Amino acid sequence: MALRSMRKARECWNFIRALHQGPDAAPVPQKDAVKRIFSGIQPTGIPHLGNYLGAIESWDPTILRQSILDMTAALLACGINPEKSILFQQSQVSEHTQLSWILTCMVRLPRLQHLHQWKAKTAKEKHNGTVGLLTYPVLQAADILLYKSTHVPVGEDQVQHMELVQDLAQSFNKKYGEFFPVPKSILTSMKKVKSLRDPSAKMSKSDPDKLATVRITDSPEEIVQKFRKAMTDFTSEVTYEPASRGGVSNLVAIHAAVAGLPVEEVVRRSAGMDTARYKLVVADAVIEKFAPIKSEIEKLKMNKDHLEKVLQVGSARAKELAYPVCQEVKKLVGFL
Ligand SMILES: Nc1ncnc2c1ncn2[C@@H]1O[C@H](COP(=O)(O)OC(=O)[C@@H](N)Cc2c[nH]c3ccccc23)[C@@H](O)[C@H]1O
Repeated sequence: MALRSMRKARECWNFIRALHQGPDAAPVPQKDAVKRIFSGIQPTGIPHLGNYLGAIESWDPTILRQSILDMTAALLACGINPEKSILFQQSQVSEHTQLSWILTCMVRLPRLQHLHQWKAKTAKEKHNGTVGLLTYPVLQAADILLYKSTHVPVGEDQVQHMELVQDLAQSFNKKYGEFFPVPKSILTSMKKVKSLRDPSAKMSKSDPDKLATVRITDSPEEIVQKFRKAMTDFTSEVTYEPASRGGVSNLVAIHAAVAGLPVEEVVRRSAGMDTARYKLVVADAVIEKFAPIKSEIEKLKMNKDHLEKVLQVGSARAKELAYPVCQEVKKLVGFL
């Protein structure tokens, strides 16, 4: 079982999506011919705006088990279709940790110690981070490479981890012959949704300031309250100037993304409005976007058997893809 020994017990939650081919097709994507898209999210809470638009503090196992099902419900409600994508629980596919060990032997300690997330998280934990936390990005590399993924949709905070994945794929190929595609990150225009309370920081599930993060299951009242309290500046006009007006620009970017409009159009439509009123307009747009997702989550959560079945089927399909790749890797390195 891949238990992610980060500050909280984190099992990683992954879904993979094979485009232009069914999961039964050849698992080795040809250069530029086939895209295989892979991504992941930790089931440590309800996804927030950042996760949506753009992922062991002695966690009780019962809570973790429940969070896994809640995250499944949330991902399905957000539109992940298990007929098209393979939605699965990483810890059900043991090949992830097997490949991770092989990759761990190919990376030098300082490479991991210099990663921003390790530095930031371990600083918060008074430099008492576990080895699991340190090697977590290698497990993430195994998640991606195990499916010979070509594209990985992530937020900006994962770019450095993606560089490690690319380096590991290249080093492996150099040593054992061309085997892994070098996967590319897919960054959307919302690659970094900022905290509503501090536009210099990213919106994060673990932010201690509850007003900083909008969860997709928040009630309309909570959403209004969070946007009302969002940090802006002393200029009342609505403009998009991310470098000098981070707060209001974050609101404009969120508004444009949830309304499916270009930023310029959103700014044009808010001409003459002051930021106080504009915050309520953005809150309304977010409420409208999340309403159907929220009700779908509630519906799905009532059917635990269905959620468990989706995961069971997904994990079996993922295993079918992972097993032969892992066997090939073992042959290449001499384990078999
Ligand atoms: N404020 C934000 N703005 C924009 N995007 C954001 C914001 N906050 C989070 N994200 C993105 O959401 C995804 C899931 O976040 P996690 O922290 O669970 O994400 C994580 O902790 C990963 N280690 C999970 C993982 C494990 N294996 C993988 C393989 C491929 C891709 C991802 C993974 C991520 O894409 C993250 O970049």
